This record gives sequence, C-alpha cells and structure tokens, in this order.
Amino acid sequence: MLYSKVTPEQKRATLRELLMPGTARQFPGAFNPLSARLIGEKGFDGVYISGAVLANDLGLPDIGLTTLTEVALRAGQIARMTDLPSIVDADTGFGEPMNVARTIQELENAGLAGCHIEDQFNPKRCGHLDGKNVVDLDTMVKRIAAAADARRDPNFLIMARTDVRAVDGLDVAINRAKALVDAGADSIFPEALKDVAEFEAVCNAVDVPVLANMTEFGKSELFTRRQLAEAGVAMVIYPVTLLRSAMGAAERVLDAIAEDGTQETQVNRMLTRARLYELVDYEAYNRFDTGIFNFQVPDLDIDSNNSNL
Ligand SMILES: C[C@](O)(C(=O)O)[C@H](CC(=O)O)C(=O)O
Ligand SMILES: [Mg+2]
Repeated sequence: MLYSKVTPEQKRATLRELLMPGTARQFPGAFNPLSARLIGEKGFDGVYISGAVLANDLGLPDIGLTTLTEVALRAGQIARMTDLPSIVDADTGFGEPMNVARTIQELENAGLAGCHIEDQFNPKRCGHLDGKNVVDLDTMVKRIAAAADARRDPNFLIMARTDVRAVDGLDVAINRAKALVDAGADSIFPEALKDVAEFEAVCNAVDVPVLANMTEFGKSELFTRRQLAEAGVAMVIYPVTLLRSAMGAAERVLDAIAEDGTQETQVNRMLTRARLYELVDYEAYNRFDTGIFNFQVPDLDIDSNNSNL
C-alpha cells in the first residue's frame, strides 16, 4: 500500500551490489509510477527513468527542454512506487558544474539511486540521432567531478555518459571513459556503440560497471542480455520500450473506436479491471479502511457534561 518501504539508502546499497561486470542487469524504462510497479512485479533488477520519455510524455521532443524541477519531481514519483533502485537520465546535468552539483542533491532528495550525466552540448539530441555535439573533455571532467563531490550518500551512483563515439570514434570514446572514471564516475554509459565488440572493448578498458542502451530504432542492434553479459556489460536499459508499446496500443484502440464505433474488439488485449486493481494494491486499502473504521462507537454520556455541545 502507498509507497515503497525500502529507503533510498537501501536501494542505493542494493544497486552497488547488483552492478557487477558481466551480469547485464536489466532496467526497463518506466513511463509512469504504475509501470515501475509492473517492472518490479515481473522480477527485473531496477527501473530506468528516461529523459526522452519524460519529455515525450509532456508532448515535447527530447532536446533539453525539461527542467531539473520537472525531472526530479517525476523521477521521484516513479522511484517511490517501487522497491527497486531507480536510475534517472539527468541529461547534461542542467547547466554548469555548480548546477550539476545541485542536480545531484535534488535527485538524492527525490529518492533516486543514481543518474547519468552526458557530455553533449545544449540543446542536446537523442544519442542515436546524427548531428550531436559534445563538449571538450575538460568541460565534461568538471561536470563529473562536481557531481561526485556534491553527493551526500556515497552509494548514489554517478554514471558518466559519453556520446563521443558517434562523433570521434571508439578510441576517443574509450580514452574519455577512462578520464571520466578518474574524475569520479562510478559507471560508464557509452552511447550509440556499433556492435558487441565495441561494448567488449569499453568493458575491458574500464574497471567500473558499463551500461548498454538497447533503445529501438537507434544505431545499436538490439543485442540479447546473454550477448551483452558475455561482452562484460553490467547493466542494460530499455529506455523508451514501454512508452512505445503503450502508445502503440493506444493508437490501435483509438483506430478501432473510430472505425468500428466501439472498442469491443480490443478489450481482450487490455489490462482487466481486476489486474489494474491488483497493481494498485486496492485490496490493501480496503483492509486498512476496515481496520480503522469498523469500530464500535462507545456510548457517550453527552447529556450530563456536554450540554452545550
Ligand atoms: C537513453 C536516452 O537518453 C533516453 O532519454 O532515454 C535516449 C533514448 C532514445 O532516444 O531512444 C538516447 O539518447 O539514447
Ligand atoms: Mg536521454
């Protein structure tokens, strides 16, 4: 009932234990708090909170329009609904190194287990699109150093994402990844790698957990968990998969209603009322109400002492 009873500190400690090279822990992207519950129920290791999804959910493109306040609020709403550790996409950190420091503290306050900060310029782009720009290494090192310095819980995971592979190639990406680990990054997110061999090369070059982004319609093929584990990857995200699936389903139902004048043909593909209630733990609220409100009202002698009530 209500929110997770697992504290953010416990979730962060769990995340640290989970993220071992070669385990390819799976973190599907939640598009709302309820979907985070579903992810937990299905036995996944953690929840990813995508910047693209947060922006798209507001009807906006993923080009750095969302603010720290919006991201921290929504990510916090999602994180508190699951017992799993949640990692959020903090884009470029929302400003200069001082802003990055504040971003980390706000995300800690919101109950996140970690976040990633990337080396793109603002306005940023989806990492799998052409025309991205990255800041120089020195600027990115400062972002990561500021992030690492600002955290108050040593287990809050600071992940450095580099988009440089698509701009300057794999060798530059690997050198950058190493420098970012030296600057304090606990983990590396090499964006838009070409194949499994490239993941393997990054995993071999750094001794921190490496993330693989299995986003659809992007530059990387959709490798299996086993393939990525064999390459040494610690964590796999499916950032926009649930939003794409849910919106795909919504579009099909809308078409059916418009064409047939009824949703009848689609009902068997919907989450049933019972299943929806199960996910929001309806029964627990009933039990709570019963325990609190089904009591006998004692006889009160209002006449003698409280005559003016
Ligand atoms: C991981 C990502 O940063 C996100 O915001 O989810 C995106 C995903 C996408 O646009 O498919 C990305 O830049 O890869
Ligand atoms: Mg993003």
